[in-house]
Amino acid sequence: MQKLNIPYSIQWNETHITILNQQELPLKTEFLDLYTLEDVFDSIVTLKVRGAPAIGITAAFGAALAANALNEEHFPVFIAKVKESISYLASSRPTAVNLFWALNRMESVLIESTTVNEAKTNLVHEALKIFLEDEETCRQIGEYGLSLLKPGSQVMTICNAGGIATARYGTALAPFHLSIEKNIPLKVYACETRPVLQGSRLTAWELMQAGVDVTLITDSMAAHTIKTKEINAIIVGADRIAANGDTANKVGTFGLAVLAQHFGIPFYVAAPSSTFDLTLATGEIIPIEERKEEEITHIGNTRIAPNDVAVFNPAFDVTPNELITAIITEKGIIYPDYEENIHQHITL
Ligand SMILES: CSC[C@H]1O[C@H](OP(=O)(O)O)[C@H](O)[C@@H]1O
Repeated sequence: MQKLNIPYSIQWNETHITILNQQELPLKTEFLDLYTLEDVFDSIVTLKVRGAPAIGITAAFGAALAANALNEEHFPVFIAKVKESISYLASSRPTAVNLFWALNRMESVLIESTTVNEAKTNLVHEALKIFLEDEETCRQIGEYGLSLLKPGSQVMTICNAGGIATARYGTALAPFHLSIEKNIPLKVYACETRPVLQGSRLTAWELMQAGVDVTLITDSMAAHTIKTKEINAIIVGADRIAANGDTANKVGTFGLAVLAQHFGIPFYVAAPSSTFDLTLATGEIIPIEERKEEEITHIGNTRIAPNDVAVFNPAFDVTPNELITAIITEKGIIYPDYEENIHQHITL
């Protein structure tokens, strides 16, 4: 496979944001320049940029871009207009709490500023801080995740919680990127992740680029693969983790957690502290995004289902905390009792 030295999947360029267009991978490596608030909103809604941390980072840069574009000298009016832009970006996708966490940081910086020019500068600096913090956060998640995986382990994952879903390294995939740096043998089995195929299009591509031993399977092969290939563990990302550890992640994750319990193997969630939503006592009330039916009825432009068939297309599901062996963050590893240990861990 041709190895491309991909820089970051998101880059700030003062007048625009450059993103790796994840909808075109793996067949085309295309970078897009986002100049307007609408460009940024569209890139998130259409999954050109996706993955909880990456969504937050891109939205933060989008807020800074929108503020820079305003020719408004009256500060109270400027604040009101930037807040409108932030609300607009917040409406792009409902499940990943990182989007709202990042935008809340931007709004805090906005209202703490005293002039238009100071606010514009501070917003760019805050967005860059969010980006740079995420890179170090993901590396730490990789270190803690790696500590749980014996050399030679065979690990299953779903969707893409990789470097392109974050500033760098990823969350669930961070241990595998670090395993290459540290020359630790690990093998990944990646579920293709219907309907948008983040596993086949993105995780297989990203891990092959990094030199990680990866095998692609369909989602329906997970149980048979765990049994016949003697999978040692499952590790997944997250989009929102409730105060009791219930975790929203790509649809199909819940099923893998049930399989992990059935086969008696550990099921790990890897996520930064910014993915926890302590305002939610349980995962029952995590908003689950439902996406357009064409994602299921078509592959590309080819229809694969009858016209007018009824479709249910939830993009996420919620794994109950009792199925989760441990949650890996940049601060360490959280074990049950999650209600008690999450609050202590996150507010460290
Ligand atoms: C590192 S978080 C990645 C997380 O986001 C993905 O969802 P989507 O591709 O729809 O943005 C999936 O749930 C991953 O686990």
